[in-house]
Amino acid sequence: MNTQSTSPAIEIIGLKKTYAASKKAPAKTALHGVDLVIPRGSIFGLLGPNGAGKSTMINILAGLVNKTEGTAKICGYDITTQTRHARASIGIVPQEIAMDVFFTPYQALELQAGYYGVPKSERRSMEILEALGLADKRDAYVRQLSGGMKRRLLIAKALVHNPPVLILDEPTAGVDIELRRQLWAYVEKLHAAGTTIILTTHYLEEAEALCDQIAIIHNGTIVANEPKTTLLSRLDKKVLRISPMDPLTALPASLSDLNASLAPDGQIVIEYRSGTDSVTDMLNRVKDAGVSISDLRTEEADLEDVFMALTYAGDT
Ligand SMILES: Nc1ncnc2c1ncn2[C@@H]1O[C@H](COP(=O)(O)OP(=O)(O)OP(=O)(O)O)[C@@H](O)[C@H]1O
Repeated sequence: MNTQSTSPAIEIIGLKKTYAASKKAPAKTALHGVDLVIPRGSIFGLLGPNGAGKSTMINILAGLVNKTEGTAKICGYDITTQTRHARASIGIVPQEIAMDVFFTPYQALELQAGYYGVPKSERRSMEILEALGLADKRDAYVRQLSGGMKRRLLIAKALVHNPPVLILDEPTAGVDIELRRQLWAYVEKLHAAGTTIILTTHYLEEAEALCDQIAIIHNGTIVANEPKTTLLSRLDKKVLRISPMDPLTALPASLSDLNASLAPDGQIVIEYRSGTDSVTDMLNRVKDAGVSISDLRTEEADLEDVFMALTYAGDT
C-alpha cells in the first residue's frame, strides 16, 4: 500500500528550532521539541500569541527555515530527505503581501506554476483566477489590484500545483469583514474538495467559525490540541454563584447531584453547562432545599479566556 496516501497531512515529531545568537540578540529556542499530527481532511487552527513559534513551524515546513532537531513529514514525505515531494504537497499563503507588481495575475500564476515545474498542459491558471473571483483582472497589473484582491491572488499562487495541504498564515489580518467572509467561504470550498487546511490566526472567532481542530502553541510548546467541539465544551462551562440569606455550614444533601460546592465565603458554587443545564431548574432546586437566596451571579469562560489561561498561565 502507498503509505503516502494514508499518512497524516502533517506529522511533526520532536521538532526543535534554536536561532543562533547574533551580535544583537542571544540564541533563541523558538520550538522546544514539538509533536503535532494534523489529520488529512481537517481545517486545523494553529493559534498562539505573538512570538509563540507559529511562523517558525510554518517556515520549517515551507523549507524556508532549517530545523535544529526532529522530523517533519508532509503527506508522508520527509521534508529533509524527500524535499521535492514534500514541497509539492504543500501550498503556503504568506502573511505579507509581497508580490512582483509588474506582472499581471495571470502571468504571476504561470510563473509560479513554472517554478513548481507544472507542465503547461496541466496548468489551471484561468480556472484558479475564476475560483477566486479574479478572472476579470487576469490582465491587470498587480499594482492596480485592491488589498483584498492581492490577498486572493496570494491564495491563487499557493494553489497552482494543486497541493493537498494548504497553509494560510493570518489570511485575514487587516481584511474587512466582507472580504473575510468571502475568504472563509472559499477556504470551506477548498476543504470540501478535499484540501487539508491549516490556518494561523489571531482572530479566535475565525478559528471558531472555520476549524474542526485547534492547537494552541505557547513559547514553542503545544499547550492544547483538541477538536474544536472539545475545546468549546470547555468554554461551555459556566459557574453560578449563589449567596444564601442565612450562612450555611454544609451543602444541602439534595444538591449533591449538581456539580455544586460550598465556597469558604459561604456561597453555593454550581458549575454547569449553559447548553444543557437550566439556571431556573438549579435555582428551584436550591429554593426547594430550603435556602433563601440573597444574591446571585454567573461567570462564564469564552475562547479568549481559555486561550489566555493556556498561554499566559505561568507568565509573570
Ligand atoms: N530569524 C530569527 N532569528 C532569531 N530569532 C527569531 C527569528 N525568527 C523568529 N525568532 C524568534 O523566535 C520566536 C518565535 O517567533 P515566530 O515568528 O515563530 O513566532 P509567531 O508565533 O509566528 O509570532 P507572530 O504571531 O508574531 O507571527 C520569537 O521569540 C522570535 O523573536
